[in-house]
Amino acid sequence: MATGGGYRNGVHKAPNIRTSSSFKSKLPPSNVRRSSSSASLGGAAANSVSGRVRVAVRLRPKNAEELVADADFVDCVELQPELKRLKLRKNNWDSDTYEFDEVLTEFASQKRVYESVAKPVVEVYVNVGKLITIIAAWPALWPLSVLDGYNGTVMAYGQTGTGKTYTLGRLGDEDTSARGIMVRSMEDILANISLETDSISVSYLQLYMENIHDLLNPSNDNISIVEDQRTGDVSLPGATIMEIRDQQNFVELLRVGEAHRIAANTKLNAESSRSHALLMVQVKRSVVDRNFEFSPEAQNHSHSVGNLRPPLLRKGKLIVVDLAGSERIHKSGSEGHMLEEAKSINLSLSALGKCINALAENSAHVPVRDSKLTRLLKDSFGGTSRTSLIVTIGPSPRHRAETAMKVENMLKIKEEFDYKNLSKSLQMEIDKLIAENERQQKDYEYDIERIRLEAQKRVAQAERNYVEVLEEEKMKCQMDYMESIKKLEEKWTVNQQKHGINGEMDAGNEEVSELKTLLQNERLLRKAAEDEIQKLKNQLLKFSKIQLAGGNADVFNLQEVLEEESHEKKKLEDEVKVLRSQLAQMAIEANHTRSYQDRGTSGNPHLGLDCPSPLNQMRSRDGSNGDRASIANLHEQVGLQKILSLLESEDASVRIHAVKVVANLAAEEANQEKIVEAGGLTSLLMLLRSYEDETIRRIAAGAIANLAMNEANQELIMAQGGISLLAMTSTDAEDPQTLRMVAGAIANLCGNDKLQTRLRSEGGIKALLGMVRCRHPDVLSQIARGIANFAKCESRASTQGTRAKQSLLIEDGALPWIVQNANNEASLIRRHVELALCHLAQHEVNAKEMISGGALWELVRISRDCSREDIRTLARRTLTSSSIFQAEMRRLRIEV
Ligand SMILES: Nc1ncnc2c1ncn2[C@@H]1O[C@H](COP(=O)(O)OP(=O)(O)OP(=O)(O)O)[C@@H](O)[C@H]1O
Repeated sequence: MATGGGYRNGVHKAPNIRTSSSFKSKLPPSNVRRSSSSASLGGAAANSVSGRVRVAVRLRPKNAEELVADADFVDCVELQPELKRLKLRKNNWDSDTYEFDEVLTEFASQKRVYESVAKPVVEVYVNVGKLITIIAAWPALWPLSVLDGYNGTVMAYGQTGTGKTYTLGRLGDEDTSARGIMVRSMEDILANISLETDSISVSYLQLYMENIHDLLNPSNDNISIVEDQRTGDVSLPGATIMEIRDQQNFVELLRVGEAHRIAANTKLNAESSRSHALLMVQVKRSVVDRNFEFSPEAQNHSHSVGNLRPPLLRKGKLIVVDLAGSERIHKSGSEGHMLEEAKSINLSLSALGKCINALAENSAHVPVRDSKLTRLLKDSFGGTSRTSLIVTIGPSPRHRAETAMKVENMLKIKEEFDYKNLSKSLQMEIDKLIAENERQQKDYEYDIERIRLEAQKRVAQAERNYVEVLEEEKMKCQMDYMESIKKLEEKWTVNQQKHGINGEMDAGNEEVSELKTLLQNERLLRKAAEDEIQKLKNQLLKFSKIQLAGGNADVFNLQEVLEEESHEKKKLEDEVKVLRSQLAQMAIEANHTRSYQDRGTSGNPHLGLDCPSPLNQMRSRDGSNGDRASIANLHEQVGLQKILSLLESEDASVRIHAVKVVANLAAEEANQEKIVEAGGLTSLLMLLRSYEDETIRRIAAGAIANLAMNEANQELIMAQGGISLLAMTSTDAEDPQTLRMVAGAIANLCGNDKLQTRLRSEGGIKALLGMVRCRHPDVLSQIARGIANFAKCESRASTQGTRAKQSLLIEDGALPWIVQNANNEASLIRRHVELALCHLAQHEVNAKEMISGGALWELVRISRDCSREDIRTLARRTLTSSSIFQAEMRRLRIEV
């Protein structure tokens, strides 16, 4: 504030003492004395504090010419740095005294100039949370620096040749201590940010005659200014913006800009001091909220993956302005271009003054549009921005008037900055701060939304990855499992060929260790997946904490997603358990192979012609030694349901192995009920129906045959159309082993008293008889067993009086085959057929047919020659008890 007169509206009332600190304006009037020659400022000098506007004065040393030319003159400039005063001698008895925030003598180093003029604008840190306390306590200490995300301006103003460029733009190529404010500012910025997360960009412009020229690209010579209505930010879309990567890179830009400035001024026939040069430095910083930064939560937080805490984006702008001088506007004789140029400079400087004035008075209208300079600086002075002004002066008494004018102009600007009404301005600043906070809040909300969406995307992606990885792993395990079983089978076959080769043992061991590795891999994968889930949970939890405060429903959506995801994880873990069981089964199989090797292939307890289960024979051929304990183990570990589900696998090899496992299980009486309950019978019948594959049908039929040993299952097989399916298979199949299984299954059904009629009506007997086309003794043996079973049931029914009619076997044409094979050389076939004949013969109603079919001769032979005494006796008793046979034998003169 001016203490000795006003500078309002650009009117200079020539005060002879000016104070330049806003705080001095608060001093009681008694502390401020006006003097025509020496100013007494009382305690004011001690109050050199850094306010929002600092004004410094710098005296250039005399150059060689001045040393000579001014040798006879008394110095017109007197500096009192300790009192922060500048005295300009008017004449021998009078001088004006001005007070500044900083008085820099001709001996002040560039470093000192930077630290007192520019550094407070560039680099002051503060904890934002304490801002309000600071405002209340000491408004002038507002720490709104560029690195804290605020805008700031450093302006140099002075007569041509007084050292503005030296102060601002020296590059310090030869002598680093000579580096000016621009270079040092950038050094400070670069030292305080990280180019990984932050960015710096630079534009360099010249404003001449209300035209903006791009000093980084001279072809851009009419750049327009754009203001963001919402944020108030000023930008120059047409200007070149260069990203700064390092100091070297920046110095190069300055060099290029300076060269273009000289060239442009030559072209425009202007002196450099007749144009304003502006260097704009944009700093964008990602900063973590410090309250968060030191929280335990943040301490544990990993920055690499999914930092859900939204970084605050702080944008600060530093503008370094080399202001044009206005010395000529007061001189008479300016005309033409010079006059226009002078007017233009005057316009921009007075517009700057007016704007500052309006801001000071909290006026609704701030006339920034009056000049391009004020439009450019709009978001960088006043309000929350810091401003530093440096007035450069020369020592020459010849330029005293110009110097005085410059100093006063600058102090006027300064005073306008330092608001007259402190409470009013404070209120205004608070309003601005609130607006700024609101703006930041909006940006913050926008960032939160963006990050929330990002997090959602990441969660979804992680879920997909998780499912994919597990699915892949599951498939891989299944394939490996099947592959291993195949290998085991191959080894088994090889081993069968080379009984007792010890090398197999080692292979078995290798297999087990391979399986262990697989299992280990699977565990690691599962662990990784669990970690990923846990991580996502943590992230979502943190995120939901942020969002909960705002009651954002999306958080709940995310929680739902998380729950679903956990559910999915549980399912996948169950899958993993199954896979692990399968791996365990592989280990069992490997052990199993080894133990088989240990025992050698000396014998199989389940092989034997008397064994009623055709599957037991099949198992020896299919590579299992009948170690039922291991199968039972598999059943327990893998789960029957899982095994049955593999029957429907798309992969044929999976189906084959699954059906083998089921068939092995079905060979155990203890498992049969469980298999049927779990739907295994239906699945096996399905396999007969749907698959052309001979192996599958063979094994499925074998399993059905085993299940058909149980009476309750026999009814179920019938109820589910099993006879038709078996009959169909018997017609299609060529492989004797398949036919053996089918015949075995039907043979078992033939032994059920209750199913006789239905079995016959659904083609069971015809199917049996059809299979005689295959002359394989194993098949014939099962056919004979079936016929014997059937005949036995019929004979039982006739004995009980529930059947009076002729045998269905005879009706279906079985008799000729029976007679033909009654003396088959294979003892097992022979024995079944002999029994069948005896049973048929027991029912009188069959006798005639049997006699005409030649069965009587066979019965007689059996009664005489059969190696088994019980059958011999049965045949004899049958023949003697039948009156028809007796009559025929008498006719034929046969005796038994
Ligand atoms: N503090 C200083 N110490 C030593 N030499 C200086 C100092 N200030 C300026 N000079 C020298 O004075 C001369 C003029 O300085 P400079 O070009 O920086 O002035 P200017 O105000 O930018 O002039 P113009 O407005 O014409 O561009 C230069 O030779 C410069 O090296």
